[in-house]
Parts: sequence; structure tokens; C-alpha cells
Amino acid sequence: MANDVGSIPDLVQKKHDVGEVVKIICLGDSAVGKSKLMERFLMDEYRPQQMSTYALTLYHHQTTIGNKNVVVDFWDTAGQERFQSMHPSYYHKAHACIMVFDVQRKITYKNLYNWYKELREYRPEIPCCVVANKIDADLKMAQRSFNFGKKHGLPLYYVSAADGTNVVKMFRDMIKKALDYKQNPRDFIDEVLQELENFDLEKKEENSEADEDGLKTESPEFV
Ligand SMILES: Nc1nc2c(ncn2[C@@H]2O[C@H](COP(=O)(O)OP(=O)(O)OP(=O)(O)O)[C@@H](O)[C@H]2O)c(=O)[nH]1
Ligand SMILES: [Mg+2]
Repeated sequence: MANDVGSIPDLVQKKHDVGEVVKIICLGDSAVGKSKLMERFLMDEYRPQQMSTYALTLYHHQTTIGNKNVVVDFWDTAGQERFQSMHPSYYHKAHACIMVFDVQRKITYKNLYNWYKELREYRPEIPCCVVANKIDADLKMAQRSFNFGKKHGLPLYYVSAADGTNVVKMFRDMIKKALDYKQNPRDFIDEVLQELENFDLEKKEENSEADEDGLKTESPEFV
């Protein structure tokens, strides 16, 4: 009997523990360090000489922002960036974007213009930042001002996946922004999607409250 009493709060707890789910995508040329940055943030380990990413990798991360549970789905590319373009589904419902270049290769900085243009075609309003990676290889680069960020009103982070400089700060800032965007979308389509999601959640809560009260869902023949 004691178990029965205990199980109700557990159920309620689980329902609320899931929290908000946000999707964060990463863009940038091949070998700028996108995968290494994610690995550095998620596992706090760094293994140089890893093979390029050939398949889409999804990194699942649970965290708290303020007193909210947040589930973050980080999307890492399937190597499509070699073709300078991503499949539209990569952008679909993304809440924030991390755009990376390699301070040792100028072309990767120039290509930010293309990445940004494509991003804004699919996701006109989501928060985005520019990441200057590999500053460990040339510390002078951290003194340089890169105008791309200023020009488009995007924050710029000087980071190193190799030694961890600024990696946690950049990811934490972007998770906060993704959450903020999800809760206050600035894009009409996103607003509608958010409304639908809230509606769906309310329905689920109503159903699980009914379940907890011992009510059964009606089988189709009674509907
Ligand atoms: N010195 C230095 N090397 C780095 C850093 N980050 C990544 N690298 C190296 O850069 C290379 C590419 O890193 P990846 O993380 O695989 O790059 P990527 O952007 O995911 O590449 P694709 O999967 O091909 O798109 C690897 O050899 C890494 O070891 C860094 O901060 N400093
Ligand atoms: Mg990769």
C-alpha cells in the first residue's frame, strides 16, 4: 500500500522532469572543429585526429537553466558541409545556431557569409553566434576583431576545443538563448508550433491526471 501512495508523486515528478526540449545546430566548413567542440563540452575530453563526421550525429544533453530542466539536442553535420549546403531538415525547428570557423584558415571565415545566408533562409529569427575556433594554435588571433559578427549583430566567441577556452561559456549562453527563443518565438510559424505544442502538453497532462485518478482511456468502440 505504501508503494501505491509513493508511486503517484513519482509519476508527477517524472512528467515535469522531462522539461523543455531545444534543438541547437552547428554550421561551418569541414574540419573547423564542430565535432570537437561538442565533444569538449559534453564529455570534457579531447581526442585529436578523429575522423571527419560522415553521418549525422545527435548529442543528447540534459541540464538545468535557472530552476528549469532542459533537454538539448545538439545536431552535428553529416559532412554535407563539403557541398556548402545542408539538407532543409537540418534547420527544421532549430532554436539556436552555432557558426564555427577556423582562425587558421581564412576561407572558413569567408564562407560564414554563405552559411549565414542559408541559415536565414530557413530560420530567419533564431539566435546565432560566431565561434572563432583553434585560438590555442595562434593566440594572437584572440586579439583580432572579426567583423562578421558585428556586421550581423551576432556575438563572437574566441574558443579552443583543444584546451577548452570559452567552450562551456559559449554553449551555456547558447542553450539559454535557445530556451528563451523557444519560449518567446519571434517567427510567426514558430509561434504557431509553440501554441500547438502547449496545447498538446495540456492534453497529455489532462490525460495523465485522469489516469492517475484511475480513469481509463475509452477504447475506440465506445467513442
Ligand atoms: N589546434 C586545434 N585543433 C583543433 C581544435 N578543434 C579541432 N581541431 C582539429 O581540427 C580537426 C577537425 O576537427 P573536427 O571536430 O573533426 O572538425 P569538424 O568541423 O567536425 O569536421 P567535419 O566533421 O569534417 O565537418 C581535427 O584534427 C581536430 O583535432 C582546436 O581547438 N585546436
Ligand atoms: Mg565533424
